[in-house]
Amino acid sequence: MPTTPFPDSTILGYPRIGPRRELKRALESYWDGRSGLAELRATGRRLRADTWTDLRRRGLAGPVSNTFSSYDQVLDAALALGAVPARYVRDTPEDTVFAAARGADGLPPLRMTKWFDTNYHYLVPEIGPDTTFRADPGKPVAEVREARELGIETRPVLLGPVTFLLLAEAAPGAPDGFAPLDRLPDVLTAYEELLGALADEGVAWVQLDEPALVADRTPAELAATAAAYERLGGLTRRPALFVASYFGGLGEALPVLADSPVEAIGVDLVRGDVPEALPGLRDKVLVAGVVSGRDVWRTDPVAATALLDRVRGIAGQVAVATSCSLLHVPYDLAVEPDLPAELTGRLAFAAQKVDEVVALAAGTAGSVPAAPTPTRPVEPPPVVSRAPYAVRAAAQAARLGLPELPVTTIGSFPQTAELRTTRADLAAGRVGAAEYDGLIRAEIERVVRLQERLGVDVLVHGEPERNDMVQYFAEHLDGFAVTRHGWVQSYGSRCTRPPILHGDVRRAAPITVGWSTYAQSLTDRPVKGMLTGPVTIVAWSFVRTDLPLPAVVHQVADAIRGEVADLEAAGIGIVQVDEPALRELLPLRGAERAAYLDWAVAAYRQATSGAGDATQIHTHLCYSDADEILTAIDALDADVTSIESARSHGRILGEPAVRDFARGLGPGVYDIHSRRVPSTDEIVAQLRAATTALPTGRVWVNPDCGLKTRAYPEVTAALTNLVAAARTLRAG
Ligand code: MET
Ligand SMILES: [Zn+2]
Repeated sequence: MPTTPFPDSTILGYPRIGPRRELKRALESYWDGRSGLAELRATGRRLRADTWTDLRRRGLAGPVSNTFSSYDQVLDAALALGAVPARYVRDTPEDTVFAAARGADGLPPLRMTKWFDTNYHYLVPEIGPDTTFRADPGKPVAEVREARELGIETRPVLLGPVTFLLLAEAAPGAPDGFAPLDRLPDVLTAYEELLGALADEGVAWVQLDEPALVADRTPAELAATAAAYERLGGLTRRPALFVASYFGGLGEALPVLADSPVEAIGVDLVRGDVPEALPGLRDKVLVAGVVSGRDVWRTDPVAATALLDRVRGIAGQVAVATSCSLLHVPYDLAVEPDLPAELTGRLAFAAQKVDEVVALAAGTAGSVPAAPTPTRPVEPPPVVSRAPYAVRAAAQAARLGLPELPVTTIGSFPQTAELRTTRADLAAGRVGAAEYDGLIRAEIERVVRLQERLGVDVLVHGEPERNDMVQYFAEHLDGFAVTRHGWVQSYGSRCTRPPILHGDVRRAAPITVGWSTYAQSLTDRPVKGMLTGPVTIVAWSFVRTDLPLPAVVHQVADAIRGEVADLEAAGIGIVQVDEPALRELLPLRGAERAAYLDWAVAAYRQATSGAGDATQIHTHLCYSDADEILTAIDALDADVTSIESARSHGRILGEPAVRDFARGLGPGVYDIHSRRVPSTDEIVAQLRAATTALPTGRVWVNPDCGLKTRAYPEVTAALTNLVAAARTLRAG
């Protein structure tokens, strides 16, 4: 085993989509057949080389490799273990990855879900009792060699065996009671081969990512972790092992790793506590994550140095690192000339965070300007309640006069190429504000007329003015800044540009009222006002960390409350406040969940509880797994809730908590993630299941989510069938 010391400054990973989203463009061009594999590979090679040379130029002692991915690092791990289901395997690794990630030849893709509590999505590996594992070290070895050609020695990063299996789901047809973790011994054989191949390559250190260890783990899972690292540590032909944890504290998993033969342990000191002193840590390297990989703020050097001093006493050596991969932050602040100087001084993107790690290791970190003192109240007011649901329901029924099983949509209608061009033209000054306004109004009219023609009961204006449901509000509220190039990978080639919430949040003027009242002026049917909820706005932004999240979210909730009041005053009878990110922020540790749900629910109620009895408040959640938080959804006290259900095949309707759900519920009956148009019969069957679980009078008919990613022909066909299905059931 080599004894190369661990570098004193390192990062756990780096963005890979490209500073100008070069990888996105290369991928989409390859998928569309506009370019070949050679071009795609050349783009990847260039991006990796640029990253490594930049890290060297910044003076980082421990650069990493195998953090590049042409789609997703979890899928890459399945490929390196030879465990991608055979139905997806193609001639090249890239085509195998794309088939599994995007589907191919009529095959649906692997399931995709959120990576811990981030907005990144990974592909869920399928592991069964018969899955074969065959190590394929091709990609990590190739990246190590590529960096060496530049004279740069890297530490390859692999997803660790325990996290890989805990994130996997049982393959279809696996017997009841089978868990992917049952396959640990076989997976470890493949890891042994991977480690052997890296040792043969002369690799000194390898990083094994085990973020699953920061969530609650059963004794059996902890025992499996101990066994795994006992076995890998016992190998004679292997690099030194660095097990990285992140997104929280290790808790009970810390002594397990401390007692194992691994040489280095990574701890997240931004989100987790300083680990307890353990005898096993004395001869290990502690890789101290003191520079946050989850936000865009500069690190306070005084606090970080104090943390480093505290951990120095408990470990043999301490290295300075980021708290997790920098995948979750934008590339470089230096390309953002439009941000206010006062704000720029407080920010750090990936490149600046590397500089911070280097400076902290060298003891040369400078000082950071303080965040502004809030000028608005940050103390959330006590939770106020609306009148009891029964009272509201009666007032709303009298006002709205809706039929049984009302049909509605979730808000957005297809974002056509013309709409995107119109917005780009406005930004570039090619169309003026008045012309833009006219074009958006024409689109709203088209969407309203279409819904009337199809027989939809509660209409929407279609959200044509919004690029993104969070960014649109951020652009119209004080206290937020938006970046030019601050893209963060969400999945595959998809990126988002999270706004930065940096000051007091304030709504200077109504934001949506003009569009909603215009839509309402065109029709006698009710038009729903459409707002993004406070929890989702903070979840999908980079928010200030000098104040507690409940204080920050309260200011946002107050702004949304003002907008609800203005919509109401303008005569809008139904207002939907979307909270698709409610589930995403749920803490990884069970013990912290109740407190989170308390403030999240309070923020939602602050935003919506000013509405009068006759104003119907809707909410919308998607991304499945709503069953885990149904009680909290009930506590939101919205009159009507729409949830994703079609994509998860109505699983939610089988939940006992659904029966206790005391308000209107619209389990989605059209999976908008697919091009498929559900037939009327299929929708009728789904609605029958819903009216069995719930009183018919409380069931709504709607798609799983907004329609903005779909095309008009599919949407028109699907909504026609939704209306037909509702009418069939109404007729008895
Ligand atoms: C991700 S949830 C989206 C809700 C939004 N109102 C839409 O329809 O697009
Ligand atoms: Zn949605």
